[in-house]
Amino acid sequence: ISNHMPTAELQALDAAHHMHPFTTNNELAEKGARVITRAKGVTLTDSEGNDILDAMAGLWCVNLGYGRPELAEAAMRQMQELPYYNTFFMTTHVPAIALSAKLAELAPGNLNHTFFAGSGSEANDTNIRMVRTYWAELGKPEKKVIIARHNGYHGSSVGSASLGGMKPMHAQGGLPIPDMHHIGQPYWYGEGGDKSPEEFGLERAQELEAAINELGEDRVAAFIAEPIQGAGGVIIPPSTYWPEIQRICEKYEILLIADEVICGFGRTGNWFGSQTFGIRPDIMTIAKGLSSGYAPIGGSIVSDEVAKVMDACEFVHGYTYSGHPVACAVALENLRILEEEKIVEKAGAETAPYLKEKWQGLADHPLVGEAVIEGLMGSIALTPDKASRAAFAADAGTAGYVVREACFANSLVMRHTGDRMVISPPLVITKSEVDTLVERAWRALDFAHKKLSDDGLM
Ligand SMILES: Cc1ncc(COP(=O)(O)O)c(CNc2cccc(C(=O)O)c2)c1O
Repeated sequence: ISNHMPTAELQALDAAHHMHPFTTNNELAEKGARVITRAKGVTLTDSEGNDILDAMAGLWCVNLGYGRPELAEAAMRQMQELPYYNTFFMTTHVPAIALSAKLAELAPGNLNHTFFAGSGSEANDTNIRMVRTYWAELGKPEKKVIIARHNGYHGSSVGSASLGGMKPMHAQGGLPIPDMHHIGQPYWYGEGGDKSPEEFGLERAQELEAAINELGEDRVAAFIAEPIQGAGGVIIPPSTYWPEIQRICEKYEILLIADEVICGFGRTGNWFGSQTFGIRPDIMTIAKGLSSGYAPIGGSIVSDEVAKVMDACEFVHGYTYSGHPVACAVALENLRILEEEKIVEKAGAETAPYLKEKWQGLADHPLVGEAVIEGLMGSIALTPDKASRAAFAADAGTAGYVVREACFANSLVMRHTGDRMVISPPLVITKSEVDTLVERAWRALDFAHKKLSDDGLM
C-alpha cells in the first residue's frame, strides 16, 4: 500500500479498516476519503495530483508550514541517539530538559514549569487532576469544580471533553464527568441580540462571578478558557471580556487556565493568546503549534506558585509519552526556526494586517454577516439576512457544509463549524497566497450563494 496505488483502491482499503475521527464512516465510505499524499509550505497535494491551499494549517497546527527538512533531520538525529526513554523514575533526558527550559523562556510571566503530554486533550486531563491536587495539598479538597464555557473546546478524552461545552460530545458517553460547570460564551454575533459587544462581553464575563457565588468559592478550583474559541468557530471575545475575567479570577481564589492549544505559538499575532488579551494564567495548555504538528506533543506550562505546591507532593499522574525525546527534539527545532526566522513577529506585524484587510473584505459578500480575525485566525458568519444576523432555516452546518465543499472544489481548505467558516493558515503564508486564499473563498461563497438560493435557503 503506497502513494502510487490508484486512489480508488486506497479509498476502499481505508473504508474497510480505518475509523475516522468526528466522521460518519459509512457516509465517507460512500464518498471516498480524499487521500493527501504530500505538502509544502501552505499547499497540500492529493493522490489525484490536485494542489490545495491549506487555510487550516492541518488542524490549526502547522504554524511553520509543511516540508521543513530541519524537523525531519532533528527527529532522525534523536531517533538514532535515544529514540525513547521515560522521565518517570528519577530519570530525564536532554530533549525534555531543553524544551522545558525553552518554554519557560518563551512563556509570559512566571510560567516556568512544564508537565508534558502527548496531546492537548491529555494536557487538559493533566490540568483537571493538577488543579484538584493543588487545592487538596493546600487543605481545600472540596475545591474541585472547574468552570468552563458552552461551545468551548478542550479535547476529546473523557475529562477534556467534559471541560468542553460541546453538547453533541456530551450526548455520547455520558459526559460531563462530575464537578464541571459551564457558563455562557462571549459570542456577540450569535447571542448578543441588541446589546453592544462591550455590554455583552461584560455580561458574559460576569457569569463567572455569578457561578462562583452560586457554587461557593470554596468549591471552585479553576476556570478554563481559550483566549479565542477556535473549534467553536473563532469566537473573538469583545474587548471588555478578558479584563473582567482576569479581575474576577484575582478577586476569588480560583486558578485560571488559558487553553493555548490553538492560540499559542504565534496564532494570534503574539507568541501566546494570553499576551494578545492581557491574560495572566496560572496554567497554560499547549500542543499543536508547539511542534507545528510534525510530532504529537502537548503540555501544561505552570506558574511558580502552582509548581511550588505541586513539587512538594508526588503527583500520581503521567503518560508513557510525557516528554517523548523525539517529539521534544522536533518541537525544539520548530521553536528554534520560529525564533531564528522571526516568523511570529513577521506574521504579527506584516502578514496579519494584510490578511485582516483582505479577510474583512469578505463581509461585502451577500452570504457573509461578519468577518472577524485576530492575528492569523479568522472566521466569517454565513447568514441569509445580514441586517438581522439570522440563522438559516436548516440544521446548523448545512450552509457551512455547502461552502466547505465549494472551497474544496476551488482548491481551498476552509473548515466550517456550524454556519461559520474558519481559517488558521500557516504563519508563513505569503501575501500572494493570502490573495489566492481570499479569491478562492470568494468564488466558493459565490457558488454556495447560488446553490443555497436554488435550495430555497436564501
Ligand atoms: C483549544 C483546544 N484545546 C485542546 C484541544 C485538544 O487537543 P488534541 O486534539 O491534541 O487532543 C484542541 C484541539 N482542537 C481540535 C482538534 C481537532 C479538530 C479541531 C477542529 O476544529 O476541527 C480542533 C483545542 O483546539
